[in-house]
Amino acid sequence: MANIANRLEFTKYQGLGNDFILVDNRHQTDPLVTAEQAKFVCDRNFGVGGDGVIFALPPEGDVDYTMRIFNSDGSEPEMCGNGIRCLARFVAEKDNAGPVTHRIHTLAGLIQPTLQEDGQVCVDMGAPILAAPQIPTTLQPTQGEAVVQANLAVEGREWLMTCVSMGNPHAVTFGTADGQTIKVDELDLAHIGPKFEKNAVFPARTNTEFVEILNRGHVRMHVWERGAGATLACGTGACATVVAGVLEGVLDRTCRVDLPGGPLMIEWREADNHVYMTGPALPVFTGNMQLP
Ligand SMILES: N[C@@H](CCC[C@H](N)C(=O)O)C(=O)O
Repeated sequence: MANIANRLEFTKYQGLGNDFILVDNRHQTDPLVTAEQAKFVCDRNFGVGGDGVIFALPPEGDVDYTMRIFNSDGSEPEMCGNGIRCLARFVAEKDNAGPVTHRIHTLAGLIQPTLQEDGQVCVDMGAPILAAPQIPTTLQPTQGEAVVQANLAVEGREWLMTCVSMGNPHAVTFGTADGQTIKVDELDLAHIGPKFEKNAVFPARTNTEFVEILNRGHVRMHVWERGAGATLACGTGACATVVAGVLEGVLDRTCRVDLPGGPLMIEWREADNHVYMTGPALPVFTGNMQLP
């Protein structure tokens, strides 16, 4: 419960350093924080500090509850992989529930995290969307409806982009058309990231994953997120990376993705076409803050 005299009660969580302010909003359908206020709450100097604000809202349809999220720039994405692991633990702890599967409605449809005995959270992230108009991107499809290794000119280089939606849009690159592979430590993300995020070929902007392959089952990935910039991890981005790697024929369906904040295990299961993500979600502190 929250918002006595405009004070917001929250718990801060992080999943591999991707950090969120979580709000138990299950008593009313309107989020207790507006998009404009979310920018202030996420500010690392003037607010709590975080990559986004996430709400547990009343259920819509045959689910346990609904998730909504604002990025730190106030925009509203459809899904957040690290965030939904944090949300499942947050709600389970509020309700004193044990290991259990949650059915959560999101703007990307039904997402189902399972709290495991070992403390990790395994999330059924649903099926990836590959058709260009639904991602959305205006890059021309190269494999059926899918955009796989399409050329995109950014900063004088032709990057090979594979586009995947996990409910939210992702553009994944393993290298450039002249055969240069990505070395994640050499990237100037703050400089090149926005040039992908706001590129005209991505009408809803995009998250961008830069991926260095260690072997077919292990990669390093750095991300520039739509609406949040460089973050320490991106769950939907790790899922999109493995889907893109399989489509390009360079990764196995089960793959470890090392992010700056730590590893995620990803499986794109052939049996049901769903992507499964396993990783941690940890509380940092509980507090309350004055909303502007
Ligand atoms: N960090 C998240 C993704 C959050 C949303 C993203 N910035 C967007 O706008 O699509 C994750 O872990 O998936």
